[in-house]
Amino acid sequence: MNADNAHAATGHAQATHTVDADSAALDVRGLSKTFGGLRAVDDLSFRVPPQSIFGLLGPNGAGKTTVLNLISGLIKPDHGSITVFGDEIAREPAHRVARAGVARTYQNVRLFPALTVLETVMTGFYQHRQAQLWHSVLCLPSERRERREVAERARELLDRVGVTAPPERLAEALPYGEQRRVEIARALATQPKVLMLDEPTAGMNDVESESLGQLMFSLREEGISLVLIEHNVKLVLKFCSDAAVINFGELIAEGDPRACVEDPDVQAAYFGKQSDAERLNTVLRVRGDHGTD
Ligand SMILES: Nc1ncnc2c1ncn2[C@@H]1O[C@H](COP(=O)(O)OP(=O)(O)OP(=O)(O)O)[C@@H](O)[C@H]1O
Repeated sequence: MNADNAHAATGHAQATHTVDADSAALDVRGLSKTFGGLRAVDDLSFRVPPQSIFGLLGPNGAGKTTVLNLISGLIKPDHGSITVFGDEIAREPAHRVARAGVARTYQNVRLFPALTVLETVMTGFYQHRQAQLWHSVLCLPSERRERREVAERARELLDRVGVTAPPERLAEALPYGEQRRVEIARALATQPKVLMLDEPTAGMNDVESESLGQLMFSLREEGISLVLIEHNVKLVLKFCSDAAVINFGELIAEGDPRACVEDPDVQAAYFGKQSDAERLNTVLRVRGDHGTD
């Protein structure tokens, strides 16, 4: 990743969004969502401090992705409030939530078929633009110039997130880990105040995961608040400043990430699921490892 491009790539974001340091980046209060008879999210409250890297943890099926879907406006809550730097977004459609400064990636990568890597990231820059359709149709010089500039910024973002594939390749043809980085670049192109990453290191090796962690650090330095769903507990302990753990849609711990992982209720939630044996072992290893490598 090219740190020199950091401010060039997202500097515009800082110019267009004013971040109020006193408000929570995200404040979730009394959030509930049922699917049929299943309470996927149950009276959930947590606060993501500004400029934090916030880990949202919990065993399989705990409700983490549902929380992200509720925040990003993909589904509507039954009850509760969600504010972004003080602005209520709980019942807003996804495009308004995006306009409020919330961007995300998906557990199962969602890229447009038939778009190249570069075009995929460029769509992020165009997301909030009031399209002047006739400019595009007539292919006016101003339109061509803007397109060149957006392409240049998209290349900078790709460089920054560590995509090495040629920008002209179809994004869907890339290896999975690389697709995840393209998706992050597209999310950054929307110039977010809050960036939510759903299992971003799935399909990445240790070196790539570490590199992603360093990227999160540098984004936080620029004022972006991050919410991270991540099963790699070691990564959470190294890179997250704050955490919340949910189980059956309810909050069971919140605060310092290490204290959360060592909390007896959290241990019980992970221990209680045979299918989470692998994750449990990771937790146990971390308990014996008080370093931060
Ligand atoms: N659209 C839906 N319809 C019905 N049930 C759903 C829907 N989405 C999620 N669920 C259920 O809600 C619960 C929470 O699911 P969710 O995907 O949010 O958990 P998760 O913590 O993200 O799990 P994982 O770590 O395995 O991704 C699960 O029981 C799931 O089956």
